[in-house]
Amino acid sequence: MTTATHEETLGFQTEVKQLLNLMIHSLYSNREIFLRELISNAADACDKLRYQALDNDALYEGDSELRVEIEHDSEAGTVTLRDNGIGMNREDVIANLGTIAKSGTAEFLKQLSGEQQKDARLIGQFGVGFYSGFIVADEITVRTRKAGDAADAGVEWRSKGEGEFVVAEIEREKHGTEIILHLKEDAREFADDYRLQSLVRKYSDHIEVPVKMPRTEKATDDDGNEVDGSEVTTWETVNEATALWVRPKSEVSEDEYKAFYKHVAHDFSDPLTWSHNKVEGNLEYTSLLYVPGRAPFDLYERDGARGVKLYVQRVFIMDDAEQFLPLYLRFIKGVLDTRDLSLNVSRELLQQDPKVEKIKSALTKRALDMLKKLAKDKEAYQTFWNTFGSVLKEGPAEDYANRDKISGLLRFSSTHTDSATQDQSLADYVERMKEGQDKIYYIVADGFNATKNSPHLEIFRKKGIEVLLLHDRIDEWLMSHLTEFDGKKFADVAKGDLDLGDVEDEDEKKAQEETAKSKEDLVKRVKEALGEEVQEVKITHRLTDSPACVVLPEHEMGFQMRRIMEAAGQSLPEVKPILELNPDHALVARLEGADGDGFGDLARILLDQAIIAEGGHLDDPAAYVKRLNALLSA
Ligand SMILES: Nc1ncnc2c1ncn2[C@@H]1O[C@H](COP(=O)(O)OP(=O)(O)OP(=O)(O)O)[C@@H](O)[C@H]1O
Repeated sequence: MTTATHEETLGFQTEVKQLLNLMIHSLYSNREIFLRELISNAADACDKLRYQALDNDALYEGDSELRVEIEHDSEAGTVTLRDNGIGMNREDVIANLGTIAKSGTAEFLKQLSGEQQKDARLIGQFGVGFYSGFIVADEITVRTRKAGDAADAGVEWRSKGEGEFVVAEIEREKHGTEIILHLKEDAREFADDYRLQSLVRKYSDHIEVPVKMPRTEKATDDDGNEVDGSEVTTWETVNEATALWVRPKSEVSEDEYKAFYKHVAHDFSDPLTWSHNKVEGNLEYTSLLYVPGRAPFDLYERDGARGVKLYVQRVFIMDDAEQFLPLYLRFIKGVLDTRDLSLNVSRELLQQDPKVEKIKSALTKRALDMLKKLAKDKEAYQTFWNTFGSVLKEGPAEDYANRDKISGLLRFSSTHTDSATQDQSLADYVERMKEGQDKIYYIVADGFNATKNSPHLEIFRKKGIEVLLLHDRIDEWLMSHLTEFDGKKFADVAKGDLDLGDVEDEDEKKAQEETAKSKEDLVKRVKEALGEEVQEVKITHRLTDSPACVVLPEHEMGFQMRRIMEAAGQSLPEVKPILELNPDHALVARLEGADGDGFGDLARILLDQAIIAEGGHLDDPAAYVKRLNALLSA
């Protein structure tokens, strides 16, 4: 019997309390996952010990056969999980089983609504780990000792999951961790051999560490009767216990791939797709990459977890090895096992090893190919795009070499569908280009409606030329790194001179020139009236319904990007717009006929309206309203 000393009662961090509460209620219908989570932790602990023992064999303390054991006692209503992995000391226990160290936890908890289904989904995305034990247990006891520490450095942790836990020092002969779940009355079904075995197979077949359960047999006498007192217990391995990625593809079922994903990615839901490759030759590695079905809560956190689980010759080295994939593929999860790195590689060494760059570039190609394949399934790809599209849009800026591949994977809204759903590829666009059209036209603005209803699109709509409607925050940044696709250049319809290429014939161009000439006087007067407010005034043929619009010179930073940078506190040199007037519009005709203050006010109103239509802000909105009201009541 162990005697506990130095007992200390501590409170859970507030976040843990909230999480426990919500988890117990929202995961009720999925409670068997506790076993997967605890086995997963035990297997990770074994992996960690194996890694640390690489240069210190003594840590095994003579017991190098790593394993997880599961026992139950149906009378007492307990299930016990035991591992001979790395174990924990007092500090570890308090930090790991009393707090949630993940960044963004508080943020995450704010999103929870109290609605069971929705919260279950969110909690799944967060990964509940150890605490999931409390879905089935009303008390949990953990006994553990860190490998290499003295026997009297054992720790016991007990809690009813209600806000407090107790830690105490104990004698513990063996290193590793033992977790005893005291099952709730209505969860006693789990203290059952058959139930536990089938759950282990369902969730943990792919884990390399053997998961063992005891089997007790009695000897029988000559008549076939069991002999009392002859019980012999053997520990049988219940799971397959081979690392999944080592097995040939043809022998791994879809369900096994999915179950493995949940283990590596700490996700509850299925992945969208995966790609499993063995490479021999110059580089030698096996990779198994997954595209998750949903975004982790920390996708946009600077220090959010990303990267693959790294193994060297099947020995686990580290989680979240982010050096093997570019940032714009940070949503990819999976495993990389290679012979090309040494077993004592560290994060620092990874940064210097030229082989890492090579593997990174190979994995990047694999990941992009996997997405290309996924794109054949429109529905699945749309789910992917809606979830991770804006991350992939960082690609062309980050990865110049793969720009073409990434461009093929992008999806946009477009005037072809006039829908906010981003589901049109550049290849689709090019296929629909009009005869004589040599550019891919796009517009960028804040929000879908601002793009869709922009006056700049009027001529394009009239002529039936498709325009991509870009309304994500990152879009202008993206477009500044994309110059062409399939040999066609991109053109921002709100910048520079309008050039529709051969879509316009010579007669049209000539007529436009003549109109511009006949309005030279008007242009001069407007320029004088607006003075410094504009850098130029022009007659345009971009517009059919609106009287005026503002455009920027071709290489100027766009309005949307300016607004983002200004909001981020950057001060930018002021840029004056070019005002373009629609010669066929009644208001422009009225302007032409006006003079004096009336002329000045109307010219100003047209400019202000054009800025508003662009999604911009007026320096003096009250003055605009005053002028407009004066005009309306005249
Ligand atoms: N059997 C174990 N042996 C050693 N350490 C453990 C064991 N179980 C849990 N831990 C420690 O406790 C920490 C917290 O575990 P927990 O399962 O809550 O979260 P996690 O495994 O880090 O992530 P996730 O929530 O995604 O599962 C682990 O990171 C590990 O350091």
